[in-house]
Amino acid sequence: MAFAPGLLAGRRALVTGGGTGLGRSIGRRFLELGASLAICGRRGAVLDAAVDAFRADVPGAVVTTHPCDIRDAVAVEAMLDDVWRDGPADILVNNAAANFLAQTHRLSARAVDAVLGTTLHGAAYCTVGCGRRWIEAGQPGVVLSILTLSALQGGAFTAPSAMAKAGLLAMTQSLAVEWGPHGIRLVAIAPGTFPTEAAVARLRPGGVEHAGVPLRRAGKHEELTDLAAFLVSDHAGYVTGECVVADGGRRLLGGARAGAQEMLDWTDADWAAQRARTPAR
Ligand SMILES: CCC/C=C/C(=O)SCCNC(=O)CCNC(=O)[C@H](O)C(C)(C)COP(=O)([O-])OP(=O)([O-])OC[C@H]1O[C@@H](n2cnc3c(N)ncnc32)[C@H](O)[C@@H]1OP(=O)([O-])[O-]
Ligand SMILES: NC(=O)C1=CN([C@@H]2O[C@H](COP(=O)(O)OP(=O)(O)OC[C@H]3O[C@@H](n4cnc5c(N)ncnc54)[C@H](OP(=O)(O)O)[C@@H]3O)[C@@H](O)[C@H]2O)C=CC1
Repeated sequence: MAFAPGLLAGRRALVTGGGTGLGRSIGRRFLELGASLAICGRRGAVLDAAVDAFRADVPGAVVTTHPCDIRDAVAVEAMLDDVWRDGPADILVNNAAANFLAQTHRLSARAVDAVLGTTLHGAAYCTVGCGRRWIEAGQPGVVLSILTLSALQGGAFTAPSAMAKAGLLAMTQSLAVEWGPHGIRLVAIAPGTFPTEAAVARLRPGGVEHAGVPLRRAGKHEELTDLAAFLVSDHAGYVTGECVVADGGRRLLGGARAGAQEMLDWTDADWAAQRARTPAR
């Protein structure tokens, strides 16, 4: 999809989890299209490395970094104050998330909280904090939340993630109505598989396979980032409360997470091996 180079000129986007993976790809695309960028994540060094790469790829890129654990509501407020000090953001991308494969009946309360705390509560804190600032200032804004297919159809062996992402879909639909009169749009994307280091290491024990995908391949990052750019741009100015699925047709061909059928028959030893090979963060 070819966009005018200045599609997002004059806009400022906050991308949570913008130092790695899809968040980093979305941030880079927004910079290429003329936006300025604020990125947050827990690891300052990861954010700094992303900024170096952005500046190498996009000459003149304006990016600020804001280390923050979005599970902490007080830290999120401080992070948003910090972002706003350089001028208001007018786009929020709820991209940061936590997820791992596990048998749900074996999850500890802390394990459930680790996923819900980041994926649902963290995104809610960021959204409410941005929305309040936009409404108080009388300015419009856009919230784009990155969901997963499991928000729409459940996700065996990633139940807390599915619950959290379904909650974000409900947030998108609820606030599209409540905040519509303020000129604030909320939109979402439910991606299928877009290979990232984290998704492959955590969620694809058998590697990325395309058996369940009618288009017979994984998504390319640019296919997600161009969709994201379109949805936050004025070209989608009358779209709100919607979730766009970008999954190569997987949902319509059974849709279950890759490997879920095999996982139904995994032994305790298989689960222990999966746990051992899941990165700590
Ligand atoms: C295909 C679908 C598409 C979706 C893609 C994505 O979402 S990609 C995005 C994916 N990207 C990411 O996920 C990146 C961010 N993810 C992370 O930082 C970590 O994975 C985190 C979510 C565990 C949080 O880390 P943290 O330092 O805050 O937490 P901690 O280490 O202190 O653990 C807290 C509790 O969780 C427990 N526990 C941990 N692992 C497992 C497991 N495999 N199994 C079972 N339980 C597990 C651990 O034992 C502890 O409970 P305990 O023993 O005290 O009762
Ligand atoms: N890749 C894929 O195939 C798919 C991805 N998605 C979604 O896309 C998004 C990005 O995933 P992906 O790029 O693959 O994975 P990553 O793990 O690379 O991205 C997650 C990002 O969130 C940050 N993060 C995690 N926990 C916190 C926290 N508590 N506070 C602040 N930041 C945090 C991480 O940085 P740090 O660790 O430094 O905090 C990291 O930058 C997620 O919402 C995921 O659910 C959905 C479907 C498929």
